[in-house]
Amino acid sequence: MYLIRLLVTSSWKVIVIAAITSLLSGLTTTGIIAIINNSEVEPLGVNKLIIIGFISLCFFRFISNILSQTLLISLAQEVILNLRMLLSKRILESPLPHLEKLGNHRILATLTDDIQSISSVAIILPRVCVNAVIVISCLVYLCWLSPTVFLLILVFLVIGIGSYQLTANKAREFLGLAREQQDKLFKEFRGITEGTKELILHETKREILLQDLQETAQSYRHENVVGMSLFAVATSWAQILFFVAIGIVIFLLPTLNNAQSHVLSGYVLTITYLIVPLDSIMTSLTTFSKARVALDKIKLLDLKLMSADEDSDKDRLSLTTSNERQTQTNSISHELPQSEPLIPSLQLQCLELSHVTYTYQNEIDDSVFTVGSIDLKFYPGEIVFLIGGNGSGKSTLIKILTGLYSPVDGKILLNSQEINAENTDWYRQYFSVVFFDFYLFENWLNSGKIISDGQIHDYLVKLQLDDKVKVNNGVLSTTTLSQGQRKRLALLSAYLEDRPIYVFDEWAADQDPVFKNVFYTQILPDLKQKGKLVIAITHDDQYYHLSDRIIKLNNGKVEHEILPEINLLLNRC
Ligand SMILES: Nc1ncnc2c1ncn2[C@@H]1O[C@H](COP(=O)(O)OP(=O)(O)OP(=O)(O)O)[C@@H](O)[C@H]1O
Repeated sequence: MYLIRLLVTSSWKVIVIAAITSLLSGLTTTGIIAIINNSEVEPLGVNKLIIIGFISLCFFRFISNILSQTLLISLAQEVILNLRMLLSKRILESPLPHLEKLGNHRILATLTDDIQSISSVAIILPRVCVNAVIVISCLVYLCWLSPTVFLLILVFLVIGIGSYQLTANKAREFLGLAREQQDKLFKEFRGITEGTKELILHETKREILLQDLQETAQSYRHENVVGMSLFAVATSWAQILFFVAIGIVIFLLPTLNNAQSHVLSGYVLTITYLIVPLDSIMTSLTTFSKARVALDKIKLLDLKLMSADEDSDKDRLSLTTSNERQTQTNSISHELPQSEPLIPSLQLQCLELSHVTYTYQNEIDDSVFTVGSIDLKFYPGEIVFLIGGNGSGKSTLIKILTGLYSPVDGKILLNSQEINAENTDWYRQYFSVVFFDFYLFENWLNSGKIISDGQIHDYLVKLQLDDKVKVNNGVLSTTTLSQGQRKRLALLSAYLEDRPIYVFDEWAADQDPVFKNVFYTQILPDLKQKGKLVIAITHDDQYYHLSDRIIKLNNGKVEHEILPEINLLLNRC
């Protein structure tokens, strides 16, 4: 099981100590029961050794129990932390088309609910471990008291566990179905959070969404109720089997083998003591099943949670202590990284797409949309406009160009070096991109560079944002601005990255005429003058003349290229 593997690999030393202390805790508990048992035969006052033994066992039980619980709790929290980090890392390592296919709702459901389900296991795991040790040591003690009673209990335990499993498997199926409904719920929740304005304005749309939501929520409730009820049936059945076993020991066994009353009370006391931890283990199995459903779901997302290269993660995770990681996590959110090793030291000479194609497969109607085959070359100090109608493939081409999509055919060459799986991440560091649906990271404005707040303020003045936004240690005072203003901040963020290639996806679309003019007549020429390659998707035909080249796409193909200075550029790579 992933969780157990993760647990074992992340902190085996803590596990060994926790296991020893759990064992001690369980053994001392059984020892206490044994002493109480014996006290019926030999009064406590008579044998001082027994009293000392009893007090010592109580003391050891107290210490070992606290130790094992705290160690296992810290271990469980370590697992949660590792799992959170691992999942987030895996998501960010997954190819973009795969994540797009999954959809944000599924990823969100996993990052929130699935991790929560798995975390629940990690939280109850310490109790389960201690209880398991108590059960095992009680069984061993029972075997020592009477092998017959032990065998009887064992037979009932096997029947109980077997029948529990059968019902639990069915219950798990229902929990799996409930989990499917949860994905749908998250999709509908996204409709509520992202389409709030439309829903408030439109009564019919609102009613349809609420109706869909109700249907999904009802299915979710139904599958969960059936699944959990089946678990309740399985647990109750296993418990009652155990009571039947006690009944046999109390009422039937004495008539069969004439057991003495003090021996009998020993069995009953031990068996009675077994009930609580066993019951607790049985109840915990529901949580384990939920976690298994969550892990199955994560597996289905194909995030390669335990892929071949996981070892490096585990090494990294186990080499850093939780405190160190805490410090790292805090510093990520509040400080700026001092260096960015992936930033290329080489300058751009030429970027080439050679017979590049990319195909979307529509899974519903099996239709395909192909971008390419595309042959293009780009050079530093160029301003290239990418134009074309809606759906002509501009954004797709940008994703191929920036290394977010891998071409299904053809190749990308940077300074004549072919881009492949090994160097894609390095290649991507050449780009600063402001996507149409950009995301503004408010505290990473200065990422990878050490630029003073004063310099950033100067840029804010140029972007006419200085009266709205202040900057302190590279962190913006606010990002609650208009869409156009937020886009200016995204531009500033890209600008500060100072990479060789700038890509803008309809950046100017929501700018006012004055600032649109600033963008085309000042910002783009400024980047060009700095030797940057600028590729901009645009529909602003009044500024087309300011580009060095215009590439027009139609239905995924380059329809034509307007190349005023192409003859000068042709032999540059
Ligand atoms: N994630 C996707 N899955 C399947 N098909 C897609 C996906 N994204 C885009 N497409 C298809 O690819 C075509 C090109 O889309 P793309 O976003 O590249 O166009 P565009 O030129 O940027 O359009 P616009 O100007 O409207 O932004 C679309 O017609 C669409 O059918």
